[in-house]
Amino acid sequence: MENSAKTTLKALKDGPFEVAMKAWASGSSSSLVGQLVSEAKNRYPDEGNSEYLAEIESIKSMGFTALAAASDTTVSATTTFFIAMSLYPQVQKKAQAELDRVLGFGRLPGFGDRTSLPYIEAIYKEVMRWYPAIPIGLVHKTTEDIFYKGYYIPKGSGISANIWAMGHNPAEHENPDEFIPERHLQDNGLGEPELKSGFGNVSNILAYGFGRRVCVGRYFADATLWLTMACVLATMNISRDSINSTNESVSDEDLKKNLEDYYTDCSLSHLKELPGVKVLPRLSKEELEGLFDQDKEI
Ligand code: HEM
Repeated sequence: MENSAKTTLKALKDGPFEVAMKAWASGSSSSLVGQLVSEAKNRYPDEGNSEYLAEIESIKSMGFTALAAASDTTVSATTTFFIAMSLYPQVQKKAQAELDRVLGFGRLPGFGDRTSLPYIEAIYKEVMRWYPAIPIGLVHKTTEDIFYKGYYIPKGSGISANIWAMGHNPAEHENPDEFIPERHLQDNGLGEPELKSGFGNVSNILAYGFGRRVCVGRYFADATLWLTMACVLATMNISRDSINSTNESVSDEDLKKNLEDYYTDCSLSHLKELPGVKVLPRLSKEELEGLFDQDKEI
């Protein structure tokens, strides 16, 4: 068991490292891993040197950690977004109306538009609250005895923060199981929606954890997820047929009620399938090609 875990870990570290080094050597892509290895080579002309080998191991571990921490979490949040849009068509319509009003026709949303799109921001925040990718966070170990609110927590205890419960506390979130982006908005006094907690304020998104070991990739994830959601909503219509992957009929209401059954039951919560979800272009082929050809920085 221990050996097979070691072999798997080694494969997970070596495989992506080799792909990155190959791409770097061929000049086909930039790579932080490739750059760090080449700097290490310059510092240690003898590649048998133990310090050089230790540095290469650290670079591999850094690459592996970033890949492992970034990929499943981002995929989890993205698929949650798709299921939410398929189950709440009125939310999708409202988001698309905001995008159309702000962008006009023929332009994809970019980061420069973010503060003009409060409803899109509210959808992103709601995805992170509704189904956090790591519902009970990562386990931390106490390094000393602690007394907290009458509880004695001995040194060496494992502690998890229940992110799910915090985001589903009915005292703070009315109808917590419902996907309601409006809960993140308030009236700005002029009859327009404004965000309660500001734009791009990742620190108050509980799904990224908190404290000293808060997710280090949160700014990267925040940008990736926001842009994905904004661009998908600008260009696609997400809907669902009431048929799941085994051809059973599952109504929207049943799916909402039993959504948990469609997620994996482990520390990282993943949708096992997107039951009946359909994604179709909002625009014609010509209109879409025009958008992707546009020569603009995002
Ligand atoms: C939906 C996206 C993401 C979510 C929900 C998420 C969530 C989390 C959470 C809950 C933790 C544990 C915090 C704790 O221990 O209290 C964590 C740690 C971490 N995340 Fe993320 N993450 C996401 C994306 C990313 C990305 C894109 C990267 C890298 C590019 C990344 C890198 C890391 C790393 C390296 C740690 C460990 C930090 C440490 O232990 O000091 N994450 N993340």
